[in-house]
Amino acid sequence: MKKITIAIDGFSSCGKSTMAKDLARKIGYVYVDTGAMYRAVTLFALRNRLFREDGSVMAEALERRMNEIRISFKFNPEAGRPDTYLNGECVEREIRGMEVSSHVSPIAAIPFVREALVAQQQQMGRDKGVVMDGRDIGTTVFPDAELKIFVTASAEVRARRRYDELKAKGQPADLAEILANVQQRDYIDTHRDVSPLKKADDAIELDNSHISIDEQNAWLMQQFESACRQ
Ligand SMILES: Nc1ncnc2c1ncn2[C@@H]1O[C@H](COP(=O)(O)OP(=O)(O)OP(=O)(O)O)[C@@H](O)[C@H]1O
Ligand SMILES: Nc1ccn([C@@H]2O[C@H](COP(=O)(O)O)[C@@H](O)[C@H]2O)c(=O)n1
Repeated sequence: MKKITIAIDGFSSCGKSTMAKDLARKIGYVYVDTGAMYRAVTLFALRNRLFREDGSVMAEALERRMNEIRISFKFNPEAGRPDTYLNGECVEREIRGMEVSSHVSPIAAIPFVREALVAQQQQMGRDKGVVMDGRDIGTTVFPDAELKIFVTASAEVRARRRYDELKAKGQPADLAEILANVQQRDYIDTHRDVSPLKKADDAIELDNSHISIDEQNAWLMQQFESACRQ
């Protein structure tokens, strides 16, 4: 069967990767978590002290060092998803923590960062057969994707899900802090100049505030089957 490109965009913590990963596994496509790439650049900047006290980025210094950043993915069979590597080191756990989450959106708003990561993402999806999730996949990375999904849910629902996930993993979590982070990232992501988060005109919208993971996975599979018939 002819392979297609599937773009899944939406707000932070709304379930994009949960549904993207499940579909990719079932249909044998490659899954790419583009948020992990912005998170890896953020971790590099944190480790190299490229943030000022006020949280702004030392953009010129980061630009000079972009060629020191190599991001790769390796499938982790236990987790059932690819782990993210920064310069050969698995950073999967570190990039999901609150420190990276609270610094990532200013990094993702920098034009040269987006240019570099978008080029890598386009390369990863050049042969199609890819399910890619992020904020600008259907608008900028693959504007010609055959299937585009835009996922939404209320900020309160998304924060609660992330809180439950961290608690289940035995990690420290503060619901108010998570909600504030989700709202702050939504604001920066939708208001930046370059590739702001927005629904592509031809994307299908899913509000999953009140549907289960199984229901959304089944819904996505139907959308995939329908896109393949066209
Ligand atoms: N329909 C749903 N009902 C309940 N929980 C859900 C649903 N979809 C996803 N979740 C849970 O919500 C949390 C966030 O999901 P996920 O990590 O897939 O979001 P995301 O959009 O990829 O987040 P990010 O923007 O950080 O990459 C996870 O704990 C996941 O299990
Ligand atoms: N295509 C993308 C993907 C992500 N971002 C930015 O990275 C942050 C982290 O992404 P998660 O999917 O892991 O939540 C996100 O808040 C965006 O700032 C992006 O700009 N474009």
